[in-house]
Amino acid sequence: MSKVDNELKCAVVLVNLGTPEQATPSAVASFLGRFLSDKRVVNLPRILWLPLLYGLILPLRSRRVAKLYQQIWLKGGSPLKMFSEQIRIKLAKKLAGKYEVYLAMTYSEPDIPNVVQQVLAAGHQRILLLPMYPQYSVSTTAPVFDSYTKSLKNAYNIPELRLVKEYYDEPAYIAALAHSIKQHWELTARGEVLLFSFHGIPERYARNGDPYPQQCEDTAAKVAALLGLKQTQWRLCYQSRFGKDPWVKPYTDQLLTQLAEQSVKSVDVISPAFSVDCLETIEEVSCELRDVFMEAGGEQYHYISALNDSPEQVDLYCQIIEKHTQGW
Ligand SMILES: C=CC1=C(C)c2cc3[nH]c(cc4nc(cc5[nH]c(cc1n2)c(C)c5CCC(=O)O)C(CCC(=O)O)=C4C)c(C)c3C=C
Ligand SMILES: [Fe+2]
Ligand SMILES: [Fe+2]
Repeated sequence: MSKVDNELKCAVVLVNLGTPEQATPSAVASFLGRFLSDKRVVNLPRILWLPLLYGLILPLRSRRVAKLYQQIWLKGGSPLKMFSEQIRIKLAKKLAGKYEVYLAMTYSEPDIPNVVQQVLAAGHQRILLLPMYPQYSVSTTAPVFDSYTKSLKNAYNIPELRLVKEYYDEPAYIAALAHSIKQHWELTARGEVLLFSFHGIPERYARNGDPYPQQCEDTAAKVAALLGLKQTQWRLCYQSRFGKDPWVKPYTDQLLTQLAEQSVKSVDVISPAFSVDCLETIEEVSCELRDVFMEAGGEQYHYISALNDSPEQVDLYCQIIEKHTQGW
């Protein structure tokens, strides 16, 4: 390798989904409009979907969902953005002098095209794109790649790219989840069943080749094995259904009801698809789904938080970065 090659500057770009700028109906509508109009996320014919989205879904849903965001909003903004930024800051500190660390969002600011422009302006010629999704899905990781390539459409000299497609089976990720569960069990009474509740996707996406459900199964089985759990002590399920199509099953709400009806009184719930806590975990998993379990006869429901900016998560990302930048 020549001296010049050795001196190529490398940027790490963390990418998360995006989130509203404010907990208001108009800010929520603007975020949901960007997100749900992406064909990778909702792949219905545009001529049918866009009038429905802009004419009916956004006006109704934004008002309702803004109220939910208001309940989880932090002083500095949306939890998803705050936790993601904390991870960026901690990584930047750890990797100072070696890599510069940026944070981009697929469907809100700072968006991928803006961050890529910043990265180029800073003279980086190597980019490690690190979507903060442990499991690959056509609806999350693929749009990161789309937006990245689109943002360089007019560039004459494109930087070298590496993409972390997934890290669902990375030993440090499995160990971090197991550690977080064990830590929870040291602090509170252990539930009879541990639920791995992943964000769902439409069944059709899985049939068309999205490997997401297999990767979720692999993550959950590996964590359960590391914890030494028997088959009866853990279950996998999917939450956050959207729309009328069937989504991958079992659905978390239905499974919680079934468990309660089978006289399971206590559960611990973890959501390993979310690298950081957000609306879907703080409101849906830890509140809405708790109500489902309690109303069906459950007595103790504990949500185990996402890895967020814990030392285990920061170490995990450091290891992923080291692994994927070898030879750079
Ligand atoms: C067709 C719709 C959706 C698919 C497919 C989907 C996949 C998917 N999403 C995440 C992660 C997150 N989703 C979040 C919110 C959210 N997701 C959808 C719809 C789909 N998601 C909607 C409509 C919303 C907004 C809330 C609502 O209106 O109900 C979030 C949280 C964002 C935040 O601001 O906190 C995350 C994170 C994954 C991992 C995934 C597929 C694997
Ligand atoms: Fe989602
Ligand atoms: Fe618990």
